[in-house]
Formats: sequence, structure tokens, C-alpha cells
Amino acid sequence: MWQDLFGSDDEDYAEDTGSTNLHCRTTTLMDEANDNVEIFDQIPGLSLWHGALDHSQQMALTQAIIDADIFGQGNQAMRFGNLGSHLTELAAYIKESNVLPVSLASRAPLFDQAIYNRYNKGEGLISHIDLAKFDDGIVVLSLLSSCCMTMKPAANPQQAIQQGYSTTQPTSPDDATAIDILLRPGDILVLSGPARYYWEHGIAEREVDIVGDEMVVRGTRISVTLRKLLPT
Ligand SMILES: O=C(O)CCC(=O)C(=O)O
Ligand SMILES: [Fe+2]
Repeated sequence: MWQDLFGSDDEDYAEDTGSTNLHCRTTTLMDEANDNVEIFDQIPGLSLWHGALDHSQQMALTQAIIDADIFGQGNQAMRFGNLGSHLTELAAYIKESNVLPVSLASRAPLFDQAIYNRYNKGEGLISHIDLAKFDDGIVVLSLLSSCCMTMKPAANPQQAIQQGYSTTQPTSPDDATAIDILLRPGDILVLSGPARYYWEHGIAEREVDIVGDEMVVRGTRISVTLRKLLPT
């Protein structure tokens, strides 16, 4: 069953609000083992599983979110521990897919924390690195609408240092090195290793994303982020 743990998390969001680059990149490189999975040569550990959920799977999960009134009066909801049948099934599906590094996919449970976010048209998310209390291997499912997520080198790679990564990469947190990634409904984004610890992710506030010469109009978007708490 769903646990009732609504409320705001004390996410350690960076102050910067993200890139001003209006252009979202298009696909270039696909994982050799899975041609639905895009990988990013500039951002090791970032994978985008295109169409991970088909339309009916997306609708079933969206309907479950509505039926359970997950958001109540707010636009964010959190669950800890048992994530409910839909997300438990989703986690099993992700585990089988091999989109996570093997060392992470074998942990049990794979995820024990979920955040649901609802974005009204044009709303964004401040650029941040997820809190250190969460393990490596974070996934984000997009539902209902597309949006561009902006990845940029971390202003403060402290977490990376704590994880034993060298401090020498990537470069500086300037917007020139920001990379915009189009997330479509049904896509699952995977952050692990450098992508999780060295790079911030955020969503610029805008109603339309430009992808190549295409204008992708945003609507209401729901995302589901799955993470694993580290032992305290
Ligand atoms: O909504 C998204 O796409 C990302 C959510 C996120 O980064 C988070 O909950 O930490
Ligand atoms: Fe995040």
C-alpha cells in the first residue's frame, strides 16, 4: 500500500536555475547492447531508455497515480519503503532491462524511495545533484509530456569526491558545457557514476523546447524518480 508521506524534502538544490540554451540535442549514440538506449559520450553513466513504457503502460501508471490521489493538493509526493505494486513492478522491469550497471542492479531492494513530481506547463526544476543520502543508480520516468532536461557539470563535486571519484573531471560549471536532453513520455533516464555525482540536472522554465528544427510544446508532465537510500 502507499504510505502517506507527503511533504517537501530537504533537497540540497544548487542555486543556479540552469541553462539558457533553448536547443535540445537529438539522438547520436545508441548502446550497442540495446538499440532503445541512448548513451552520451560526454556524460559517462547517463543513459536514456527511449519508450521504456509503451502507451498503455504509461496510461496505466498515470491512472494509478490519479486513482490514488498521489499529489493531493500539492505537486510533489514521496514514498519510502514499500513503493506499491505499480512501482515494484516497474523496478522489476528496470532490473531485467540491464539499463543499470550490474553492480547496482543486483542490490535488494533496487529502490526504496520514490518521488512523484507534477509540472504544470512551463514549470521547471532547479539544477541540482540528488542528495548524498541516496545511493548511486537513480532513474527518472517521464509521463504525459516531453521536456528538456539540462545536464551541466557540477558546481560543487563534493559528493563525487566522497564517492572516490577524482576531482579532475568534468570541467567547470558553465552553461557552455550544458547538454539538453529531450525526455519524452515513457522514457526512463538513468543516472549512475559520473552522471549522478559530477553532473547537475535541472529543467528550464519554458513552454516550448526546440529540438533540431522542431518545436516541442510542453504540457503537464509527471515524473517518477526512483532511488535507494544508503544505510544510515
Ligand atoms: O522530474 C524530473 O524529471 C527529475 C526529478 C529529479 O531530478 C528529482 O526528483 O531529483
Ligand atoms: Fe534529481
